[in-house]
Order: sequence, then structure tokens, then C-alpha cells
Amino acid sequence: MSLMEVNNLTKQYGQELAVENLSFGLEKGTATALIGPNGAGKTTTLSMLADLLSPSSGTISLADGLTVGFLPQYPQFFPWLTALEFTEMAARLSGVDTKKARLQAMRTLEFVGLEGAMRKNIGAFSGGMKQRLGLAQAIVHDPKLLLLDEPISALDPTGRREIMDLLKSLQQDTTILYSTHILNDAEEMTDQLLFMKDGRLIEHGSLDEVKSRHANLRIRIRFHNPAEAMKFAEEHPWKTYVSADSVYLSVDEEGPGMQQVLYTLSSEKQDILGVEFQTASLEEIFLKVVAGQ
Ligand SMILES: Nc1ncnc2c1ncn2[C@@H]1O[C@H](COP(=O)(O)OP(=O)(O)OP(=O)(O)O)[C@@H](O)[C@H]1O
Repeated sequence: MSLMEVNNLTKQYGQELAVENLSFGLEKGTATALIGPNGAGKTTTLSMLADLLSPSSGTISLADGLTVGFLPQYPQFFPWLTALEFTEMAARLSGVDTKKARLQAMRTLEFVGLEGAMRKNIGAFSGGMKQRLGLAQAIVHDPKLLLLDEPISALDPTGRREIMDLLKSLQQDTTILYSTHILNDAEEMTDQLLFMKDGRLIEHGSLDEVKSRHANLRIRIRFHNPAEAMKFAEEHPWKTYVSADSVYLSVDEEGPGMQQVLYTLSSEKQDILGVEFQTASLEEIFLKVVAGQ
């Protein structure tokens, strides 16, 4: 059964519909990526799910006894507190027994890689350390559902990698819903994709479902240099796309199949570096879906 069911969720600000008739479910133990351009309604949605904002209409149903952790897009910290004091306070506010709160806070800070900075004032923390601390306050009470608003977007590639790895290790016993606009990362950790635009859900499904609906399979032929790729494209009647040293052919009713491409390459004795099937990346699909709206 679903851990959370969202039905026709709507939020209106004056005349503006920030979120419009959003419906989806979160299955236990899955990761869902909420993707959308700026202003799509991701923060508004997550704030309603975290019970920080009341919906104008629609319903959010939670499984009995579900505990929820939330990382806001811009978490507020108290710079004069130490990381340990702050996390312990978050634990208590989330209902952790006072006696256990300190130990739990220490364990969580260790888990997010802040064991060496536990007793430092947050005021001296870097952006990456604050992001880890934000995650710590969201998970310190061991929630079964974790809602994260842009947990990785503000980080550099190393920081993103580290937080993604932490999230993946949490995924074993936690259901995760996170918003992001870093689509390469989303592709790595997602059982369900939700694409939002202008407050509406414009596409959803598993990565494979979304890919098979939108991603045309294509063939990539790699040449030694861009000039050779260009020459090949010009000399053949197929619809091609040339980028750097490669020629791309879409595999559809009009395009050639792999067999025909291989036959052509060998009969013409083309000196190539390689030929392979490729699917479009999530980023390309997203741009296509958003543009098609
Ligand atoms: N408190 C508010 N009052 C009025 N309009 C709001 C308010 N909060 C959000 N909106 C509007 O609702 C829409 C959705 O905003 P939201 O912040 O949810 O988008 P988002 O997808 O999280 O964007 P971003 O990626 O930029 O964070 C925007 O058009 C925004 O201007």
C-alpha cells in the first residue's frame, strides 16, 4: 500500500494557481524525483506535504503512524548554536525522548560526515556543511518518509556526489521524495519521476516508462574528427545530427536500422572509432517534454 496518497492537491495564491490538481502516490521504499523549472510549484508542493502550508483543495493521506522528515530549500539555522546543540534540539522537536536526543544527534552527525565539526558553531560552517546539517536535522528522528527540497542543487559536484551517496544509503529503509533540477543526479536515484510545469504534473512514471515514451533510440557513429563526421553526414541520405566527432541517426520508421548502418560502414570501409545504440538522457527528455507543453 502507498505510504502517501496525494489527490487533486491545489494551492492558489490570489489569482495564481501555484499547484493545480496534483495526484500521485509514494510507495514504500522508493525514491521519487520531483522535477520542474523555476516556479513550477515544487516548493509549494513539498511545503504542503510537510504540513507547513495548507492546501486550497485536495487531500494528502498518510499511512498510519508515518513519521516524516523535511529539509527545506533554505533551512534556517541558529549560527550561535553548535551543530550538536542544533541537531539535538531538532531531535527533541521531532519527538525524540530527551534522554536519547543527544546520542541520536551524535549518531546522525556522524552519519552525515560532521563528526569532526559537532562542537563548532554553525556560524563558521561552509555551504556544504550546512547542507549536511540540514539533512541531519531532517533524519535525526529516523523518519520513514523523507521530503527534501533541492537537497543537492546548491552544492558543487563533490558535495552533490557525497549527499547523493548518503541519500542512497538511507533509501534502504526510508521512502524519499526530493525535488531537483540536476537531472543527471535524478537519473541515478529514482523509482518514480514527477515532471511539473506551471503547477501541473505534465509527465510521470518510472525512469524506464518515461524514457520509452519520449526517448527515441538513436545510433551514434564516432569518427576520428569532426570533419570526417560532417563528411559522412553529407554523403548519406539519412536524417542525421552531427555533434563534435559523432554522427547521430534516429532509429525510427524513416531512419536506417543498425544492420543497415553496419553494412554501409563496412562496405564503404569507413574508418571509424565505434558505433553504438544510445538513449536520450533525462535532461534531453525533460527539455523536450517541457517545450512540448
Ligand atoms: N507565498 C507566495 N505568495 C504568492 N505566490 C507564491 C508564493 N509562493 C510561491 N508562489 C508562486 O507559486 C509559484 C510556484 O512557486 P514554487 O516556489 O513552489 O516553485 P518551485 O518549483 O519551487 O521553483 P524554484 O525551482 O524556483 O524553487 C510561483 O509562480 C511563485 O511565484
